[in-house]
Amino acid sequence: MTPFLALHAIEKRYNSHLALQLEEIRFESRKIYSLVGSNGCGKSTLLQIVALLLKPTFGEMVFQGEKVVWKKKNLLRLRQDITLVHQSPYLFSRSVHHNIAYGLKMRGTNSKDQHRLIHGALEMVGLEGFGRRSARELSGGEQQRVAIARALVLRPRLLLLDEPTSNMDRASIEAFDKLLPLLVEQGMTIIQATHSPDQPERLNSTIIRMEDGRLA
Ligand SMILES: Nc1ncnc2c1ncn2[C@@H]1O[C@H](COP(=O)(O)OP(=O)(O)OP(=O)(O)O)[C@@H](O)[C@H]1O
Repeated sequence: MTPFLALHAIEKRYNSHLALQLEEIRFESRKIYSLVGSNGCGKSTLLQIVALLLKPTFGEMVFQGEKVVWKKKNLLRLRQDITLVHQSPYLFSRSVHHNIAYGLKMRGTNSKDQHRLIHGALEMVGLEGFGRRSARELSGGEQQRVAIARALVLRPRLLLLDEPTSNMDRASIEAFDKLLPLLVEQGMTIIQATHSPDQPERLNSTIIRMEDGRLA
């Protein structure tokens, strides 16, 4: 069966530094994957490549049966199905609602649907009633949850999360642990990078261990 996403012989060099060297990784749809490994082992680099934001130096990716061709028009189309939530997300100094609506406006979603989707996403991340708050004035954990809501409204097939719980308190992490399986039920595939020692198992995720840019 064709995997949802496959990486073949991917290498990424930053100048002469070899940051990533992976032989073969296959991801099935509707599953949760956790990338684990120490600082600098290549987790964020891998997420950025999978998000089609960073071109590998060598190698091939096949996403939903289609070989990725690194041409702008092609990438823009494929990126419609993929969203990466960065570890320290950039939020505009506007309201939470404005921040989440941004991507929807870019896609031409009408304002009634924007409101419905934003309301639902804020509820999912436990930030009901935060729409009018100024995004930059929120705590680090709340900002991370706004960034997740911003990703959710776009309903990606592939959701990539770079250390999503790093700023979250215990209650938020518990809510987040319940949210991910719900998203999988709705059809999403999730790949997260995490330093949490127990969360990958709690989520029953497939663990991908990395070491010095390779699979451990
Ligand atoms: N833009 C860049 N230019 C040069 N080197 C980089 C760049 N981005 C990452 N690196 C290097 O590539 C390697 C992998 O970095 P990466 O950020 O992917 O690791 P990571 O596993 O996500 O680390 P962490 O757990 O600290 O977030 C590191 O040695 C890092 O210094």
